[in-house]
Amino acid sequence: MQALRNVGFHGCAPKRCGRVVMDGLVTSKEAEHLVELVESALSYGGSTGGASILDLHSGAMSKGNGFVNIYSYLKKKKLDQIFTDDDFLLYTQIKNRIRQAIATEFGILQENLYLTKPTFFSRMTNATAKTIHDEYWHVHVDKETYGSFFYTSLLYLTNHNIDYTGGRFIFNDADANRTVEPRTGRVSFFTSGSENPHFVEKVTSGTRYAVTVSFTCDKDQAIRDPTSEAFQD
Ligand SMILES: O=C(O)CCC(=O)C(=O)O
Ligand SMILES: [Fe+2]
Repeated sequence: MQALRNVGFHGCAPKRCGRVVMDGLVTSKEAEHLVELVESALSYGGSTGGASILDLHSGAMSKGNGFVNIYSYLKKKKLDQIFTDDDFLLYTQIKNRIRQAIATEFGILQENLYLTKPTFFSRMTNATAKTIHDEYWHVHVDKETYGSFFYTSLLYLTNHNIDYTGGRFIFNDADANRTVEPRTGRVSFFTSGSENPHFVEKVTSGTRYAVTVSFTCDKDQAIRDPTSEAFQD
């Protein structure tokens, strides 16, 4: 593991390698609430192809073959904003639980872990890809793809083999592929460097919902928790 890349970020380098899968951090009810939130947003957009995202922080939401800002989109259409303070609060509470779990598992201080961008909801289906953004099945390293990530966490909102088929998460190790089976409320987290290349298997039927919640040790890359201020001027 390349823990050394975290040198300079005191108290944030992992004390040990690890990939952790946890059940019980997030309840099914909370996961359902988040599915409703993302579904209500994507009812105003959604990708034409198989992968849609919603980023509560930047407002970025897939629409057609591109992206819009959901906050300004709703405002322009003179529609009510759809997220409540409770939605934002739930998101932040869950983020804090995951951050605590990462800190404990990797032997670091949670004060040194900051939410970073992008952090987003995803919806994946077997619709034919229309743009590169729909192609979620490519092997990648999050730190290379997203820059600021030190720790990646994934919260699954629906169940593999119940709500959809395919769509498992796969670590692409040199000697073998290692699989995480998405289940409602399950959280998986790992360091974001080249020790953890991964991809999502193609969804073959149904709809897969997940949230990518990313953390950095670099205070300069920290983002604030999303609030309803996002849709005020
Ligand atoms: O949804 C998943 O299981 C993985 C998503 C992913 O690899 C990412 O957002 O970088
Ligand atoms: Fe990833």
